Amino acid sequence: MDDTNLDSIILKLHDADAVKFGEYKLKSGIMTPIYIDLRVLVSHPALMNQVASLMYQRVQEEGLQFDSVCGVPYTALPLATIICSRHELPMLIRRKEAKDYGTKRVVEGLIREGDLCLIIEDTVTTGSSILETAEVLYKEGLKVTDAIVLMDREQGGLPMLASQGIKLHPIISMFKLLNVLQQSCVCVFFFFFFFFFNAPKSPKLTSPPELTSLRVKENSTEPPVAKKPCLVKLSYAERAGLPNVHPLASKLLKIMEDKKSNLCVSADVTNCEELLQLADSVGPKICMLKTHVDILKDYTEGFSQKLQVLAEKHDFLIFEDRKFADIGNTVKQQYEGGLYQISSWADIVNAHVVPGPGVVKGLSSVGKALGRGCLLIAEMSSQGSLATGNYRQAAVKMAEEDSDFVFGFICGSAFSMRPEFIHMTPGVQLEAGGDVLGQQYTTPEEVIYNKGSDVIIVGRGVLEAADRLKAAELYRRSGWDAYTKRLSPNSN
Ligand SMILES: O=c1ccn([C@@H]2O[C@H](COP(=O)(O)O)[C@@H](O)[C@H]2O)c(=O)[nH]1
Repeated sequence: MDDTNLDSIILKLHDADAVKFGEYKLKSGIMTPIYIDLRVLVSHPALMNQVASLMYQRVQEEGLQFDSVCGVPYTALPLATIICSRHELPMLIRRKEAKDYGTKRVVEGLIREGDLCLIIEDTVTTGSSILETAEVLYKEGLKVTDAIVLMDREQGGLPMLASQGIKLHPIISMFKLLNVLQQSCVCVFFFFFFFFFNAPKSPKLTSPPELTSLRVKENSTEPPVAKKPCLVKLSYAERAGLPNVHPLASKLLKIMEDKKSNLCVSADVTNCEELLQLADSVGPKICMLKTHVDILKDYTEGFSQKLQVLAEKHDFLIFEDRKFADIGNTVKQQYEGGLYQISSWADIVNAHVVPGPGVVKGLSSVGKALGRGCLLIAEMSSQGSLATGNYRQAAVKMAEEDSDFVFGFICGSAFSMRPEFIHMTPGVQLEAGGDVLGQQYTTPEEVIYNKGSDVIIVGRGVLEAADRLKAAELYRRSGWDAYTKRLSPNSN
């Protein structure tokens, strides 16, 4: 299926008000912040035709064989009608209430015992409506093995129907819908994901979700960038407890909350003793220490062991900023072998996405079993960086595909809608500016509060200060204040 076509239909559904945000009760009793109302399609015939085409396209792609088609009443009835009329397929109509006069039939149309009927549905939550229709058809002697649905809310419908012998073929998942809307809209809060994916079966939504859906005008030349309101509204502690969070991300988020620090110091010094002294001194102020092990002129295995002891003592994670960027087989060897044996001591490494998913697979084949994690470089702080636009999207896709190993991004601002991913930003100093080699600096307030990132990575801001410990404390406080401001109910 053509993704652009699907994306454009999702946006049209949104414009037609078929995607509603608020507090709604579903047929199942589940409260939801997102309601899909495809009844509105009858007022948008062109869109209705497009949706019907999309559904039929899916029927063909799946090579489904059937003798008749039945739409689940009522919303899917016109869709089934369009499909059947266009492709001259026999249709059945299921009555919701049996007539108490005349034929008293509950299913209209030609029924032949043993015929296979394809079900068409507009939206699936638990799958109970499809099952009800299937049961009526079974009683008429028909068979049902497949159902095509436009929107799958991903709340258990697919496995439930599969357990009853019905294969569901969803066209748009809730995740896809929100992803497309997020890319097109100014903001769909991470918050939503928290409610939607982490409390899907909760019968009661305790607090209404916030949403700022300020759609960028169709012809606007402005990129759909998150404005100030689009910030992570969940605390680090809440995110640490999310069900899908990577264990290392959870550990980091807990450290951040406990130490009130979203500061990672970049220990870009060239001898081991200085690095260890730095780690011991700023250790209480940081959540993470970043290294470039290949700039150390006197590296020994003993050094990495001592660094691990300090990480334990001060409760911080070690991030080796190795920026792997080769084929899977090579990065695997670079990660576990060579002089540095990075996988044996670094909790976290990072990788460029330019080689494609193989780079993550190679690293993961070593690091996953060791409980390590990886960050993907979605953007860079250097002037003229080519990591822009679709590049960032490619990083998101790769991260989502290997989220048992990848748990975040190196980036300039938050963009992933999944609160379990952590965004980390280098190029941070107390004053915006840059260096002569193209580094660009942004302030902690800008990075954490305005851009929604989670961790500030600071090198020379600390290293070149007369008092490194004092500087680290300044950055810690600045980053933490920006975070608490972002969480405050008055912040927009
Ligand atoms: O886009 C990126 C990716 C990584 N870095 C690294 O962060 C530190 C920044 O050091 P400063 O002294 O604060 O400029 C450094 O180790 C880089 O390799 C980055 O700057 N930008």
